[in-house]
Amino acid sequence: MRTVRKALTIAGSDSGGGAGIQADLKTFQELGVYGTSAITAVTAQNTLGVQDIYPMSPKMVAAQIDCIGEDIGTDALKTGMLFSADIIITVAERINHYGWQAIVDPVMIAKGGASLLQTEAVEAVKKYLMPCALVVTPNIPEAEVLTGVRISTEEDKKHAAVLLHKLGAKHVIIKGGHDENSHDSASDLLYNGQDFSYFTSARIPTKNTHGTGCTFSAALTAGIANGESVMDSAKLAKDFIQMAIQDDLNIGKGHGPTNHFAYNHRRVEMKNGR
Ligand SMILES: Nc1ncnc2c1ncn2[C@@H]1O[C@H](COP(=O)(O)OP(=O)(O)O)[C@@H](O)[C@H]1O
Ligand SMILES: Cc1ncc(COP(=O)(O)O)c(N)n1
Repeated sequence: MRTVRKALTIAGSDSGGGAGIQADLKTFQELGVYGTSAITAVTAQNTLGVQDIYPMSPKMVAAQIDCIGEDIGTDALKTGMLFSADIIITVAERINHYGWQAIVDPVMIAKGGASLLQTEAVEAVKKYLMPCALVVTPNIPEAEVLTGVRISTEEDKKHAAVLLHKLGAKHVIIKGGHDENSHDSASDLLYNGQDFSYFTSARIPTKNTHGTGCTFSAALTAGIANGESVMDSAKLAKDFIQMAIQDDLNIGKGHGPTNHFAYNHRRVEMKNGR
């Protein structure tokens, strides 16, 4: 009998398959981790944008999490789109009940501009979710909203990371996809409460970046589920997303998804000496 590590995603559904629950489960699968899910909201979404949102009741979100907590268990979990303060409070309460720690991706606005978090829910992210975070993974606009720091220099980014750590997250990764100063590279900053480290790759010129943040945090979660350190999991996540963006798929008419197969395809090619 084989045993397998498990990871839970608590996030929104993306009917287009590029972000949210779908991106998370595909990433878990590619990294050899058994994926489970609790859906917080259903979005009618494709590469052209979010067409509609139907949030689940907090009771239904809790029921899904309890189905995992009381039977299957999990080695790591991530949160994505949580939509409302009520859902955030419920999720934080269930995470604390099971004594879990979360990878918190504080999803706020979809690439197409739709709001995936109600404005009045930002305070709930800070108060209830950040203390549950083993790692929080904001992009630059999300880090600005959570800290009130306008990020235009590396020093601003470090200052924001320190403030996010003070809110209770044990590790902070500020992702650099939106960095307007960086034309050639995409650099993510990790802060562990003591030291800063960078994970840097070549910036790939593409419009197909739908779901990059979800995929990155899911790969990070899979690394943690497999017993790796935060540092090694961040490196894995950066490699995974780099290959997924680089080897892009031609799907849809708008901002297409990344290629979740690319990391394993590349590994097979390297094994075969190609
Ligand atoms: N054009 C790009 N080329 C290479 N890496 C990128 C690119 N855009 C984003 N990334 C990487 O994808 C991940 C997600 O970043 P980001 O786009 O900032 O998050 P989000 O999807 O939450 O807005 C990070 O690891 C970032 O460095
Ligand atoms: C259900 C859901 N969750 C998260 C995102 C963010 O992904 P992106 O920032 O790439 O649009 C999304 N678009 N939809």
